[in-house]
Amino acid sequence: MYSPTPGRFLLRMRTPVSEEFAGGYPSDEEWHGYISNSDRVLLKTINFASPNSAGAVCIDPACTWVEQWVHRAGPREKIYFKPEEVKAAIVTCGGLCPGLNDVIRQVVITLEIYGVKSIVGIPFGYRGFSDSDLSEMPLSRKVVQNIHLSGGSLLGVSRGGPSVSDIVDRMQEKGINMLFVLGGNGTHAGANAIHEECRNRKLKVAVVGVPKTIDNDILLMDKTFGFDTAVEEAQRAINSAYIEAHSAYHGVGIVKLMGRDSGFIAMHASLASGQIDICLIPEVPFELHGPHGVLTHLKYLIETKGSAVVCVAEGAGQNLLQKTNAKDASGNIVLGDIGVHIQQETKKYFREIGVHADVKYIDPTYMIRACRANASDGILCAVLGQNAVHGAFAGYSGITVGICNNHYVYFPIPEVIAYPRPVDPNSRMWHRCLTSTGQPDFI
Ligand SMILES: Nc1ncnc2c1ncn2[C@@H]1O[C@H](COP(=O)(O)OP(=O)(O)OP(=O)(O)O)[C@@H](O)[C@H]1O
Ligand SMILES: O=P(O)(O)OC[C@H]1O[C@](O)(CO)[C@@H](O)[C@@H]1O
Ligand SMILES: [Mg+2]
Repeated sequence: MYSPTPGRFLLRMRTPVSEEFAGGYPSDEEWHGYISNSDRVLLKTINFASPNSAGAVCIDPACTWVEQWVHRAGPREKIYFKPEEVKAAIVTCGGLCPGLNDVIRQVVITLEIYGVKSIVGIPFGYRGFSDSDLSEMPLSRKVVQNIHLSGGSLLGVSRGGPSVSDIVDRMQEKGINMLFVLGGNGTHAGANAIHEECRNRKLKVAVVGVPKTIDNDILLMDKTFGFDTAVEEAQRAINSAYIEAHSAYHGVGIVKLMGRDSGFIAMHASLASGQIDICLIPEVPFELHGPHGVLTHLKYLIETKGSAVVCVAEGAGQNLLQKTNAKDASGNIVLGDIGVHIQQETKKYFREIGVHADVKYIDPTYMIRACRANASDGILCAVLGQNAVHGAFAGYSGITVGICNNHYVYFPIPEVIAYPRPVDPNSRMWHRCLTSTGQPDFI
């Protein structure tokens, strides 16, 4: 629809003062290092022999192999925006996540290398588009240079906010033609709706997402940024629970970790720690009471090894709690507190059977996400932030960046948010977790 111009993202640079290469390297070099629009990354890499193989996802009983590809991310030789005509905006929505500042920083730095002069941050999520007392924040390399050294978001975050049509109205008023949206499932649903609305209004706007969630619940990706850091932070809580339980007579440690719909944090934190005896996640139903229940197994553990540690994801066992019907500003269901419930039921159970138990409960809540990204997330954020900008200049909109089979790719947003990505109870990783904890089925 729009005619492309040669890319201005210089893969090799000289200091501008060097007269010889004042305009960068000569463009007729054979090596250029750009990504071809035809480069593809394989979505699924395992050819499953049958649906019975662990973690198999098959389209038919014969598990016929179908190649599925996604576009490779990175800088293109031809770009679809003139940098001097770009006004880029960045917005961070939903809950906090380690690495938000790292991504903001890389988006700004990369935009500047393309030659974009007008870069702003929208304060406090989508809300920043509508609240008249919130003004956009000018961003530059100088402003963002050190922001990755602390957690949180330089721009602030929020849930809820204005309608999509109001957001696009404000974007038109402000002349924003590139929007970088950092958020989870909800934020991406919003980003895709903004993209559609811009298309309906025939606006030349690129809307590009960067999936942000410690829960790791975005489909098709190896992992989302912040997840590794959250798992690492969770180790402190688990280790404390272990030490408390291990040092007490008949000690029981219980740790609740975030994970609204998916148990990835609980599963990985349990596996990483090697200190968990029982891991409970939303995807795997369990009973507390009865001969196969969690409490019977806790009694067995107390009798056989003297102490036990339980790790439970916040979304687990919601069927055991009373529903409240309450919702947050974004429409997410407010969950019942499964951690407190297990703590109370454990105390009651051991009291009733006349066995001493010293129950200690730890809920690190926001401590696992209100922290600075670790080194591995720092790198992931850097690559995703840079690729988001390359994607916008390549002329994509309604896409999000991600890592797939260790390669960086662009996904169409609807494909990755169709539903929250769950832990597959038939996957090798869940089986590995069960091998590590040694827990039985609780149903
Ligand atoms: N279906 C939707 N359409 C348009 N906007 C949405 C939709 N769902 C959520 N949003 C908006 O996206 C923003 C963030 O949503 P939400 O609070 O669910 O966080 P999230 O992006 O899912 O991140 P987290 O992983 O922290 O929950 C909110 O401002 C909300 O109004
Ligand atoms: O209290 P807040 O900010 O709504 O965030 C809590 C939610 O954020 C998440 O970590 C997702 O980012 C969920 O696991 C959790 O339910
Ligand atoms: Mg969400």
